[in-house]
Amino acid sequence: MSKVRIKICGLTRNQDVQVAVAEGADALGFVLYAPSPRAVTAEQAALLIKDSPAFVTTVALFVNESAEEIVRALTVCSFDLLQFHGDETPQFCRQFNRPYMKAIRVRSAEDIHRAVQQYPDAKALLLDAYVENLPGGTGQAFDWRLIPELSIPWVLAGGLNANNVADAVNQVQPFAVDVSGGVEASKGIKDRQKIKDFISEVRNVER
Ligand SMILES: O=C(O)c1ccccc1N[C@@H]1O[C@H](COP(=O)(O)O)[C@@H](O)[C@H]1O
Repeated sequence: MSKVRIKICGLTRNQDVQVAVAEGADALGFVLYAPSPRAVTAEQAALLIKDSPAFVTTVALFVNESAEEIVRALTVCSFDLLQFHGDETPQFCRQFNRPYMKAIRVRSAEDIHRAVQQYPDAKALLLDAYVENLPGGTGQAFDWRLIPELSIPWVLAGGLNANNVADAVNQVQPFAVDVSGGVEASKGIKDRQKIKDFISEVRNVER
């Protein structure tokens, strides 16, 4: 099995960024969506990633944000990748000349097939649980059996934690896994041991 990338999302504190990097996370996610309990501003994210090493991808998560605000955020903080978690169209996602990932809240295999057609230039699709009226970060998993064979890289998200991530990776073999709530002590506050356990579960499956 090839290496499964690991993204730790919803980082709000410097010490949590350092732990994620030290434990071997491949990507760090920052929620630029004010209603989220994990929200940070672009200015805060810039401070948080100031000392993050090269070869660790920094990701900005937006939910139906205006183009003007995204452009502003990108002038404040040089994120490597954009994650769109709302109803953004492909035209909207691609206008920033930055690699992007589109999150899909999965209810059926058809949702995923449609997204593959719709977002051909996305670097990856992120598959998350569908929970009515909530864009993401719900801590809910979805039925992984809905995931078809896909021709583009995809990221498994939604309700992952150290207890289920090995099963998930074994069952569906994603390009990457993304976790937020499953490695938290409370919303927005990460737990060192949970991050460590999560990453080691993924790495153990790969052996
Ligand atoms: O984390 C949030 O608060 C959030 C808010 C709005 C959209 C997405 C959000 N988080 C992303 O949701 C998935 C799953 O999170 P969880 O592991 O189930 O808590 C993940 O990609 C988060 O980055």
